[in-house]
Amino acid sequence: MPSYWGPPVSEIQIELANIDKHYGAFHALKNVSLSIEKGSFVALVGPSGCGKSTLLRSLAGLESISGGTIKIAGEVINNVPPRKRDVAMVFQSYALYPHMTVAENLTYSLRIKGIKKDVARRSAEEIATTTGLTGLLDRYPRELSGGQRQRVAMGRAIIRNPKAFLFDEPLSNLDAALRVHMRKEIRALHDRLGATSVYVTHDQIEAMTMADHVVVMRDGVIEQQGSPLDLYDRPVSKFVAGFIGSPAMNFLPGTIGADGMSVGLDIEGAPSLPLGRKAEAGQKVTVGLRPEHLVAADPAVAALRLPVAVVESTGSMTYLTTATVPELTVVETRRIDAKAGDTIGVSIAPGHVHLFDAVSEKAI
Ligand SMILES: Nc1ncnc2c1ncn2[C@@H]1O[C@H](COP(=O)(O)OP(=O)(O)OP(=O)(O)O)[C@@H](O)[C@H]1O
Repeated sequence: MPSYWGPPVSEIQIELANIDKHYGAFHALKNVSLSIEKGSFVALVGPSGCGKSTLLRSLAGLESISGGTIKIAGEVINNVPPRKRDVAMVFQSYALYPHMTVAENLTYSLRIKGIKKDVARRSAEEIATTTGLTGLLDRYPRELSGGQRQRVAMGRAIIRNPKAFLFDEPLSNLDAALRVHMRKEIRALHDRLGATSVYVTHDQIEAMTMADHVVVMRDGVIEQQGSPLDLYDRPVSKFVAGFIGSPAMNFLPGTIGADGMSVGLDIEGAPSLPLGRKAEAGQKVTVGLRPEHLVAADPAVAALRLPVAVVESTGSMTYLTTATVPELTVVETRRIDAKAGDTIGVSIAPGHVHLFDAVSEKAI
């Protein structure tokens, strides 16, 4: 229904409700519920084995579910076979037919529907323009680069005009530079087509840079979902805090001070950090500090003086790893004249202290 006041009312394109999946005795998806808005780009991310591919494959119909309901465009599709679900999968392996040309690969789905050859060819030409494959229509997959093959796989999905695009780690086979390029290309295509996309990746940078909405999975459940920066700034648990962000957040043991307004790091000589809010006095916590919130400073005035174990410079950034237990990572955009064995001063940016309960690991 159109909204005449305020922002447009969002429309749910995909709805997963209470999805359970058992592989024999193994419980791979545990009561997972997720709503995906029409036109959004949603990334499912998490470590190996968390269930993200199982969730995507359940949506595509490639995996049967043990319980729950899947709706696409308002229709329950639990018992609809994969080819009738009107979703298009794009795989890491491209899954192109090697004996068919690019044009034949692109138009396969049209030709099995009986669409005439010249009409199909015109569609292939249009898709080639959209996906940057112009001039390559008569080549075979073996005559293409990895990036071009991935574009054919994308084109083959686009030509079907599906209700949703489902991506399963589509860029894993490409080298680092091409991956960075292709993620922009996929996102731009998504925007141009006004598509709804669900994208599985184990790479949190890919998820953060491509998606509007990131779903972090762990052991078959959704640990947290939200916008990329929401997850980065307000992780609900130590797990999400450690998973999102590169280099990863530093974790240190600490204890909330007697006033409840500060936290002491359980490190000799370390100062108390002001919290700017009240916590439970004496509570044992894990303190989370992002590497960019640790700032190299003059050792005479810095909060911490730490021995350096490793210095890595990329030109634009310097990564310092300390010789402490646990080790800390400091990221500097300034050029730093430090080498292994030196002692550096480190200040902690105020207002950027994350706290997690030491036992439950939930954010405080
Ligand atoms: N056919 C199967 N039979 C038994 N267990 C399975 C089967 N497929 C997947 N699993 C198990 O279910 C869990 C989730 O698998 P899934 O492939 O969804 O993980 P994932 O998060 O996509 O991991 P990865 O990034 O490694 O692909 C894993 O522990 C896996 O071993």
